[in-house]
Amino acid sequence: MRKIYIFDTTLRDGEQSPGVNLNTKEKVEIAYQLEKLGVDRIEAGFPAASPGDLAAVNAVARAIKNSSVIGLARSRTQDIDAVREALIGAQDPCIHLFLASSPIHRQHKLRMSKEQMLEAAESAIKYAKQYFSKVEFSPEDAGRTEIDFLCQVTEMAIKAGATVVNIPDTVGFLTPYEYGNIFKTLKGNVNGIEKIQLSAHCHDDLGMSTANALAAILNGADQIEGTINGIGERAGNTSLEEVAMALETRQDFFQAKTTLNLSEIARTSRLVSKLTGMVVPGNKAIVGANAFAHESGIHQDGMLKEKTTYEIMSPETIGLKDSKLVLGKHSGRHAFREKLIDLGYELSEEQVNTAFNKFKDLADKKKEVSDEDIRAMIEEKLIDTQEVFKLDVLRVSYGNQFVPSARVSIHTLEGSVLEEEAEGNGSVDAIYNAIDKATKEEVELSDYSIKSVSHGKDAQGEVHVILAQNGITEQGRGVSTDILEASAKAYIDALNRLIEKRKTSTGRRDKMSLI
Ligand SMILES: CC(=O)SCCNC(=O)CCNC(=O)[C@H](O)C(C)(C)COP(=O)(O)OP(=O)(O)OC[C@H]1O[C@@H](n2cnc3c(N)ncnc32)[C@H](O)[C@@H]1OP(=O)(O)O
Ligand SMILES: CC(C)C(=O)C(=O)O
Ligand SMILES: [Mg+2]
Repeated sequence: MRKIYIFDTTLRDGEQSPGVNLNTKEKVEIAYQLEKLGVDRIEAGFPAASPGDLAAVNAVARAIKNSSVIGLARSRTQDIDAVREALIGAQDPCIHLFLASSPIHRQHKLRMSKEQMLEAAESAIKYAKQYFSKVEFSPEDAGRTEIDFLCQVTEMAIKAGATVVNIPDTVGFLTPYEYGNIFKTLKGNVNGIEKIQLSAHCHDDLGMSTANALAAILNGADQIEGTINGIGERAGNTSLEEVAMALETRQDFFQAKTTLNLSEIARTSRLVSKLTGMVVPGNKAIVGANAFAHESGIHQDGMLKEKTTYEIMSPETIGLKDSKLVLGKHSGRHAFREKLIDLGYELSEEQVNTAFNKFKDLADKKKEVSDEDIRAMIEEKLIDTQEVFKLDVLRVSYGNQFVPSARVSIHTLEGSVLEEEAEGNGSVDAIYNAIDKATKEEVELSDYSIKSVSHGKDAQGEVHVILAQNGITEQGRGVSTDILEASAKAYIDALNRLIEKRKTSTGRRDKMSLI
């Protein structure tokens, strides 16, 4: 199987992302992780950019033993000298020179003719070659360069001593078909092309950077340049984890592979995100939080029966523990039952169905239903109490300039409906006064506490109350996404328990069921 070399430029092109600035310590920490990941080449920075970057590249050069360390330079002697200084102490140093070759860049930016561009690049490569055995040359904006001139530039670079010629689609302009064809043309037309490695460097301006890199591989590229999480200038660079996993997953098609330690991908992604401050979108391929998460019932059912129904690669390959089945409003019974088993509940089919209906009601109110939500929902009815009273409707009126009032409608076991309205010192007090009026139970609220069951603004609130009546006390519990409803439910739950306790001499129940 053909090996594809991985050239990581997270610390150079990745650092060119607006807002990202890595200090020496951070660059070395990322470089160590890239070495663990097994990248062949690490472009550590642009030493001529600043004394700080020169020092950072030098620190990386001295720290890294198993990957080649590279510094970027314009085709100017002072930049090359800066890379020479920065790579002192490197085990396997390499310089990366560039000079734009496209008509737009030649005319407007460099103000050079084709001949001047060729001459400047040639003399820079020859100068660098005196100090480095490994020289990579990039005709910047190769993607928009006349193809015959690109062949000429590549041949010049090979003759001058370049060991790698990189073909950057600097502005992410090309389609995979066009980019692949450039490699095919260079392979077929440039003298000495077999002596060097051809490299692909793509940008994601049109969202085609990974597809372009793969097209280059299909047409003979030996090396792929890119960054972790696809960070980089503007829309970013090719995501190396995407290329690596595409080759791994579709070896049958590409007949090529990297030598990366794939199980380090997730860890590397997290570190780069943490130190650059660039958050990985949830739906990002391979490393996004949802890349191995399944929310809909039909998919979850398939996953439970056979993971390959909905996963083309396993999360373990990139160093994650497992796929996630996220419970939400699209989930079905199979996944819900599995979650109950995971959480340690053994329920009958009828109980699962009742719980599932409640879960769907909750899922309509919440984006994601957490384990804590499910526990709270199941355990809300842990003890099988006869529901003498059941809350039907609750309406609360509150304004900071007004006395709060509440209206409740309660169903009784006998089938009647009790409706009452009351005011109170606060909304909860008004609710409890209305319940007292409706049920005609005289109780004392001896404790009230509330806590959040899960996280986020839509978290469920769990209310605990203790009610006392003629020396008997009972507790009640209510859970809802609305804390006033949770308060009402907890109070009525405690009332039902009190009534049941009154009926028995011991006051103890021995019948337990989950819902
Ligand atoms: C596609 C890429 O990602 S290329 C890499 C981009 N990365 C960076 O630019 C980050 C680091 N850059 C820097 O810190 C600064 O731009 C420096 C230190 C390199 C240069 O700064 P300055 O000397 O102030 O020049 P400035 O950046 O304003 O302009 C760039 C100059 O380099 C020239 N230039 C651009 N590319 C090259 C090149 N590959 N080889 C030679 N000269 C070049 C430009 O034509 C311009 O020259 P001019 O001053 O004669 O007009
Ligand atoms: C320096 C070069 C290779 C570059 O980053 C680009 O052209 O995108
Ligand atoms: Mg680039």
